[in-house]
Amino acid sequence: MADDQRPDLPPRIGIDRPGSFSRSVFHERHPVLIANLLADFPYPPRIRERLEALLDETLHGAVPAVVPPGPNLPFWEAEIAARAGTPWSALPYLWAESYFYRRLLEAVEYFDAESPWCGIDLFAPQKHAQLAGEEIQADLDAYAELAEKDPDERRQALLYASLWGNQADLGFRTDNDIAGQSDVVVDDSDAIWDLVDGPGERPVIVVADNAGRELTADLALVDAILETTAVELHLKPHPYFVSDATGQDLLATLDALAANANKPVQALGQRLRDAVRDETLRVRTHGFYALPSTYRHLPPALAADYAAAKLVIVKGDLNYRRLVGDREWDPTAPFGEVVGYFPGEVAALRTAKSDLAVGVPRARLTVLDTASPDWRISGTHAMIQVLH
Ligand SMILES: O=P(O)(O)OC[C@H]1O[C@](O)(CO)[C@@H](O)[C@@H]1O
Repeated sequence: MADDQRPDLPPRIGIDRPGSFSRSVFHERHPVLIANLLADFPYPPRIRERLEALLDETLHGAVPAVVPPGPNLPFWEAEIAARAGTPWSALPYLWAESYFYRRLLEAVEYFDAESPWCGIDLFAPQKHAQLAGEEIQADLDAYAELAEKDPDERRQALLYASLWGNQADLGFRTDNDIAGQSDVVVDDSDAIWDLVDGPGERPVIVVADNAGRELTADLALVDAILETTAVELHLKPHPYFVSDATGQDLLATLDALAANANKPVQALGQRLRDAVRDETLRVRTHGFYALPSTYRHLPPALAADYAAAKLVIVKGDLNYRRLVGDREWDPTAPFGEVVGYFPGEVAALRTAKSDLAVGVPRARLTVLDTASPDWRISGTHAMIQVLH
């Protein structure tokens, strides 16, 4: 089982504490999420009933002994054997959320080869709406204007765009207005560029998070890094958390770039398409990216790839939780100490959307907690943290 029982680490974040953010995800966000799915798709009664039963189970029930279908079955068989009968309210947050999304895929028959709903991305309507939206057009207009800038300024602007692109997580929007961008609480940007510009042919690995505005911004950053070194883009193997980027989303994004009226955007799309074709941009996925285990429990092959990379950039809040460990860390605990186990150089880029934070200087923390008490969950504050 994941690193649940480690006495040397702080307690795991749970979903039972009244008033906690993690509890609100289950009690407030998930009902909206299910309602959105029921509105987006003409699901037949059996799927509608399953979705409603799943929601009810997560709020009032326990983990059943049945293993939900899909890839990584041996992993889930072991996990379910250990957790069957546990009330949802007693589950660790990271595990519970990951399992919830696996059960969601089961409910909509995503892995059922005999179902017409097999392989249909349950979040596609929301993703497509964002890809066709006005905000992304504004992002791309801004991208086109960057062509005039000095190269260093340009790539730093693209790093920030990728960072703040994480704010556009569609799951986050189920019950939030779009939050303003406020503050980069920790900014290790220089360390990122030092590592990217470092000697050698080794690739930079970018572990993507959401489709839509975030993936678009990530691809613009990837294109800038490709000027220096090869890149691997790691995507989710299948839909997972709301709006998580898959191979299908990559293709849809490349098409959207190619169809954009801005010439520099079209050129970006073409460069990326060429890079995928000649594998200077390798696109990969791994079953690990859809599991509740943390990066402390990396499959050996992925750990070896990370160790061989110049830098691994992990995007988004969920990846942050998996990297740091979804635990009640002291926010002033040094990032380098907490993620020191990582097999290579790693950078985390996230807007803060869950209770977890590490590496925040104490004086800064005091100001944040006083001036913006919800800074950890509002998505208005961001972090660029590097282990090097
Ligand atoms: O898309 P991101 O940045 O990984 O954020 C996902 C976040 O949204 C939540 O699922 C809450 O809705 C968090 O639990 C999670 O950390």
